[in-house]
Amino acid sequence: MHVTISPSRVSGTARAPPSKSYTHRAILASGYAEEATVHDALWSADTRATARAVELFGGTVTQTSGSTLEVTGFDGTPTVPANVIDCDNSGTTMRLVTATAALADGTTVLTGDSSLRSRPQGPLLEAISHLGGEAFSTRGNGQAPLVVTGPITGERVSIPGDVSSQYISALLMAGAVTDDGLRLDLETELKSAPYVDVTIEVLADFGVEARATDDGFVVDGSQSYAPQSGTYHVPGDFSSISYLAALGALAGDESVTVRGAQSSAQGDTAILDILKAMGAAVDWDRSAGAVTVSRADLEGIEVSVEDTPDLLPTIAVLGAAADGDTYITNAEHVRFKETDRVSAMAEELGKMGVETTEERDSLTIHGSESTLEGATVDGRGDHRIVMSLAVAALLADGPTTIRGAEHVDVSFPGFFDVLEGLGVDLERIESSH
Ligand SMILES: O=C(O)C1=C[C@@H](OP(=O)(O)O)[C@@H](O)[C@H](O)C1
Ligand SMILES: C=C(OP(=O)(O)O)C(=O)O
Repeated sequence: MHVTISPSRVSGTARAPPSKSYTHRAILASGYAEEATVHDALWSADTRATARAVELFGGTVTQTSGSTLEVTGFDGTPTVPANVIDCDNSGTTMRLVTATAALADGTTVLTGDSSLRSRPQGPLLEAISHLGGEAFSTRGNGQAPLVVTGPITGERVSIPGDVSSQYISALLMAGAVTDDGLRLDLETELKSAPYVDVTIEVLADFGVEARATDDGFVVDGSQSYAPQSGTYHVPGDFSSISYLAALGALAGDESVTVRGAQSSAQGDTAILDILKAMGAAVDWDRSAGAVTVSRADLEGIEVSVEDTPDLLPTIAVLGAAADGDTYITNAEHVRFKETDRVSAMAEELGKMGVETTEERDSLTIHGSESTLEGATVDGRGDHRIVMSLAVAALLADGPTTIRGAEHVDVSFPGFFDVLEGLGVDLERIESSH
């Protein structure tokens, strides 16, 4: 599907979708448990991939209403899957589930779409091999397809922290049901650190303790997963909120209010401070879980995305509309996502008349030297590129067509309906590719 968006003003209230990161963990933690009910779950392309994996390990995941999932788990002991696990486009699924596979007494094969088969898995495979399992990439390049044979037995392993925090989340989740637990020593500084906090928070809600140490993280073994009173509630997704908040700051007629903005460990709540630093008026009523953002003239700032890689596309669009330069630093790990998002944003915004300077670990957006022109842009098969370009399109001087817009299904299935509800003038064009 392509979507053509005409410049529009927006106002009103929208509901944020549930957090993708929390939903993945809640589904898998329920899989590690005997059973659990997950409320307010995100049912999207990526979280369905985690649900399929839980089923292949011997559990069941049943959607009993739009956002309620009843899960029967494999109770700490995954069976050897009867089929290849297709993680589709989801890095979180592949990393979390690779570590689950390392607990099974046999061999699991994991694959994904062409984007996922180009993303780095080597450090996790090496960790599993070091812990007494066998794990390799069929092409020997650290990328899926992956073949993992368990069970792991070791207790201590070192791992880099600057490629993906998901390796650490994965090993902590699996480590809790090993006999002796796992101690993870970081070989480098940790990027995307708040996502490990999200993992530790979900584990705690399932009665499992994991903690930071001076050198990394540790989880004791022989623990059991069970959420309090058998249920778990997923908070709203702040990465998704970032697009709606940006809409309010850039194209708000009066203001945009986003509901479902509960407090949680998500690092991407930083979008609110970033908007404020750029000059927007932002009000976050935490008890109501509502964020209100009003339109303002924005100023460029310097911002590190070390902890918040998924915000880079949103910040790049804010920078395109701001006065002065927006300097996005510590961005190297943003190149290892569904696409190389540093290059993708530079190139796609470039088609709309935005001037940028790209370096290995930074992206500078020259807002003052940029105009936003209507253009045909490519969503790059990447949900965040599509959603951020949709925000940019509202400010352009004519219609913008985003190709491959259906990829929003990965994290925000109703994205274009929500935009229409806020007043965006858009047209969906079905296409075969
Ligand atoms: O654990 C998670 O839920 C995620 C961790 C981050 O990835 P990295 O840790 O690979 O940077 C983030 O980019 C991704 O969207 C979700
Ligand atoms: C990178 C992302 O997810 P994943 O790593 O799960 O593919 C994302 O949602 O931006």
